[in-house]
Amino acid sequence: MKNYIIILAAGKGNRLGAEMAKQFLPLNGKPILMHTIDKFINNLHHNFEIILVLNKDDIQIWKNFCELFNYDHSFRIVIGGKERFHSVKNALDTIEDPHCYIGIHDAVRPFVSKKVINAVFTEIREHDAVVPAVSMIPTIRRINEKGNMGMNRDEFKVIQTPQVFRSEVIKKAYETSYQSHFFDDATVAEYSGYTIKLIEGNEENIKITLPIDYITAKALKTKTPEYDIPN
Ligand SMILES: Nc1ccn([C@@H]2O[C@H](COP(=O)(O)OP(=O)(O)OP(=O)(O)O)[C@@H](O)[C@H]2O)c(=O)n1
Ligand SMILES: C[C@](O)(CO)[C@H](O)COP(=O)(O)O
Repeated sequence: MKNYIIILAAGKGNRLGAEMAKQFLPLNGKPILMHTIDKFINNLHHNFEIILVLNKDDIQIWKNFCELFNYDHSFRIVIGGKERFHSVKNALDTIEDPHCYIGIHDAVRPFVSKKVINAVFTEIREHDAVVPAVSMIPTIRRINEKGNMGMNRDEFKVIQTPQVFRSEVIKKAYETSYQSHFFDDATVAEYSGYTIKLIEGNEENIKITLPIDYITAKALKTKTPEYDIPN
């Protein structure tokens, strides 16, 4: 079956607060978004298609970067929506293939490993929804109106992307309307009654969200295991 990979790059990056959306910031000489797309191009070898979701105001910026870096891959480009949910929905609406696997990945997670990419697209053959996750490292407390309470971190997992679904599952799940507790695609699928299979993610697969994450990303760039990123 064919694999689709939706790369979500229509956010504004408000929490990082840079002059341009964070997916276009440089990392080892080229935009973060290109590193992320290249992870899939270099690690999925047949029968896949990348769908790139961009903010309508960023399309020209992306075209300019492609020209600057002679980046001549062609993708289906979809215009993003107000929330991440709407961006995913817009991309799903363009997939007509009734039986395929659909991976959804944040553009700002350029350090996803080859092992995780292969694992999610292998495991989906046996499940409705497959999501990478890593252990919760910090010590956590739950707060409420009465005070706070220590929690057992072993009962929690930190969720990553790519999140991969059977097409019937994710298309059906996204027929619902947006709700603020839809934190990711797994919560949307779960809301429709589907069970989520967790697999081990890779620790470096951080989401670049805050300025400190960008600093971490610049440090991590030399440690990506699969290949040396060309300058
Ligand atoms: N309407 C949106 C919002 C987010 N995203 C994408 O979803 C991923 C994860 O979202 P997040 O880190 O929250 O990105 P931003 O929305 O850009 O960040 P912020 O919330 O700080 O503005 C990012 O790759 C982002 O580009 C998207 O495609 N469409
Ligand atoms: C989908 C996600 O990356 C899973 O970790 C995350 O939930 C999306 O980003 P946000 O920071 O919650 O907006």
